[in-house]
Amino acid sequence: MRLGFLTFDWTDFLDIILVAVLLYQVYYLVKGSIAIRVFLGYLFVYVFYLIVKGLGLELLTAILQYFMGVGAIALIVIFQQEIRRFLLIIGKSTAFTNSRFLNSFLGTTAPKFDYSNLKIIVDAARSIASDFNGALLVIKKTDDLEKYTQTGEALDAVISKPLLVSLFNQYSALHDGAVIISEGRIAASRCILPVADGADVPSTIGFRHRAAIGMSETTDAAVIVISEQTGRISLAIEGELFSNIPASELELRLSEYLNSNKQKV
Ligand SMILES: Nc1ncnc2c1ncn2[C@@H]1O[C@H](COP(=O)(O)OP(=O)(O)OP(=O)(O)O)[C@@H](O)[C@H]1O
Repeated sequence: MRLGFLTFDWTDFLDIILVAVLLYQVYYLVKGSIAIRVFLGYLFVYVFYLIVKGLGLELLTAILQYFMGVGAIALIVIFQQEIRRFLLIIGKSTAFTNSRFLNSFLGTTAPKFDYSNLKIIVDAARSIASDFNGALLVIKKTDDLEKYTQTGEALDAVISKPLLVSLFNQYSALHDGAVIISEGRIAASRCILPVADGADVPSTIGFRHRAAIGMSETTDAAVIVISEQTGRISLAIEGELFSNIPASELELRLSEYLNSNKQKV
């Protein structure tokens, strides 16, 4: 197909659509953050470089080319969080990685979560909330949580309501940070979780809740967060915080999520 002096075929259309989708995804990831200015600045220099190159100004082209090369490395450093999120989205959303066959091949199929343990955890959450003690409870799905477990005190204890309640008692030496539950055991307490700092996180949200969102963004774990101030129970799953949910609903949501193989973006 001819369009003025340009010739187009279907691969050019595909190329334009894919570039548009890519640019939109990059824009979506950086919008609202300081990174958008860097992104636009780099885009501006790139367009300028193309014009200079088209005009045949060789010296300026060479300087800009060098600048773009160094700039690309600087961009990777500046955008490391965004790049990570972008790759995670791709990795989690492709039908390929959601396929049952591949999951079982990679060993990432969610093992069935013991229902009695879930009941104990939800019961404990209810009790902690009614005492107005703050809590962060991470429940492993398939992703390895060892890195986070190592930041706290190793426990490797049987899941029990009295233990969970006393761990989050404000007078307990282990009440700070998060408890991680992995493979049907309380793996550790006082663990430090990654904090969500994206522009989409409301500024009114405190650090406990940010840590819950951050952990659920970084891994596929489910995170129960209990507010010390309000006694409200919330649940963070895959970067989304479901606030103030009743204990009965908590149990249902957890069991649905932990026993499903589907990974939502
Ligand atoms: N990155 C983190 N990893 C683990 N625990 C954290 C992290 N950040 C904060 N916390 C926990 O959250 C507590 C502070 O909570 P903060 O009051 O800032 O948050 P909040 O979301 O407003 O919660 P609350 O409603 O309970 O006050 C800390 O004492 C600590 O136990």
